[in-house]
Amino acid sequence: MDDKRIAAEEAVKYVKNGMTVGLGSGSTVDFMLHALGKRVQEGLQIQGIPSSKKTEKLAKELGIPLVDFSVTTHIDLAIDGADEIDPSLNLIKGGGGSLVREKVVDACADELIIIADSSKVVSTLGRFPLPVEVLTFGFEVTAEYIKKLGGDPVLRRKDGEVFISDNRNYILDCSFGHIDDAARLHETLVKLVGVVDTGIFADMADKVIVANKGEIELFQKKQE
Ligand SMILES: O=C(CO)[C@H](O)[C@H](O)COP(=O)(O)O
Repeated sequence: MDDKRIAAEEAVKYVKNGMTVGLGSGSTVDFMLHALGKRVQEGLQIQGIPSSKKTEKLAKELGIPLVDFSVTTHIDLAIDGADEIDPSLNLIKGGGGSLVREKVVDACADELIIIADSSKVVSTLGRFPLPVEVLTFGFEVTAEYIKKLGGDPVLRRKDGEVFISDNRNYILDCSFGHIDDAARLHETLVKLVGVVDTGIFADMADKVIVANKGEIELFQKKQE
């Protein structure tokens, strides 16, 4: 079976009756939604808060009850994917372009579980170009600033068209090479004019479930 699916199905075991569940985005999360939808059909009572329009659509098709932040701002558990995961469980996310909403959903969860196959585990972040969501207005200016920081920004395109996020913004994919201090890079980037947020999720994940050739590996945040 696909390792993404194996990790996703393992994570769904952590969902309990009555929970409000943050629903991440991406192909690994899609497997999770199918497994969660099955449990809902079997009687599990939960409500989900989706982190993208794509996730919202699939969750609805699978019969997962949804709420939004006008109903509750408390999330018991969020389950999301990642593009890179380092040994301290810092992440790069946003390969699917949903990083801003994912960060809002993941940040207000009591617990964040990341699901991935083993290809996402790296010793240092940065092989995957860092997605940075920026305002369309003056994005060229923002790109210049990112260039000065050594980021080599590329305006994301999909199917030949400039990619537009769910928030009607652009994504700049920025290759910084190896990122030694992810939190610091994020802090620097979010201060630039036009930057909405970055795909660095530093110190947010509580658990990472990785499937490697069918075997589950569980990584947990170190307690301070
Ligand atoms: O951050 C994300 C979307 O913005 C995804 O979680 C990330 O890109 C992983 O995707 P996949 O599960 O398809 O490999």
